[in-house]
Amino acid sequence: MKDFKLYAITGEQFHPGRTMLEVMEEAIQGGCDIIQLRDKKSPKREVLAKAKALRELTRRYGTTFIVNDHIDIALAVDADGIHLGQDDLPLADARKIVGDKIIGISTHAIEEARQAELDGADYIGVGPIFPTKSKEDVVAPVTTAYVSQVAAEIGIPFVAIGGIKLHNVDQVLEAGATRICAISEIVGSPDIVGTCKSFLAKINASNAQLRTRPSR
Ligand SMILES: Cc1ncc(COP(=O)(O)OP(=O)(O)O)c(N)n1
Ligand SMILES: Cc1nc(C(=O)O)sc1CCOP(=O)(O)O
Ligand SMILES: [Mg+2]
Repeated sequence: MKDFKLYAITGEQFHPGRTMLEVMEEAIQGGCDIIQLRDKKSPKREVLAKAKALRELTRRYGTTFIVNDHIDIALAVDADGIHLGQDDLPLADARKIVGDKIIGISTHAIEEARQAELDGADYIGVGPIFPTKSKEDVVAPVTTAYVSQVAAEIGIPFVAIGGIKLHNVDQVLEAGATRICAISEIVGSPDIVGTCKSFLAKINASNAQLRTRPSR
């Protein structure tokens, strides 16, 4: 998969009065290089319609497009990939269906990260780093200690997620993350482009420092 730095997930509850498409277009204009459609509430036909619209938008900008949970919708709109959690379809079965599309797997402990890497995940989610109100059945925060563990041990790309804001992202980067994912801080921002650019400035500065830092 193409490498990425800033991953934005839809969260329509955070931008009342604004359409999901205009918000996600601003996230792309701010520099997000992956967009995920996550809609846990709408009827499937509505999710499909949103996926079609986001596919069209992301294609126009050349941005990677991932669908959360729904493999059939990902295939129907020719998304670049899917994101699956620990309770979703197992990776090996999903791989049989989606072929070489991107498969991302949520992990909350190093054993899950190791398993996802062994099973052939293209990337893993690492979280929730901090408390979050964006996910209902969320597990307890894994803290930045889990980021450091994954950075030291796991070879596939990982993205940190969960409660990450501009005011606390430095801790996550300092722990070894090189890619950041957020819902509320991005889509709920009054200045989405500015927020994304600020995230990217911090990620780029930290990644540049990582490249020059002697190995720890
Ligand atoms: C990038 C990324 N990481 C983690 C998740 C969470 O996925 P999951 O555990 O399946 O939970 P839901 O998002 O389906 O509620 C994600 N969506 N994206
Ligand atoms: C969808 C999701 N998955 C998580 C995980 O840890 O797997 S945390 C999370 C919610 C992230 O939203 P926010 O940036 O608003 O905290
Ligand atoms: Mg899921």
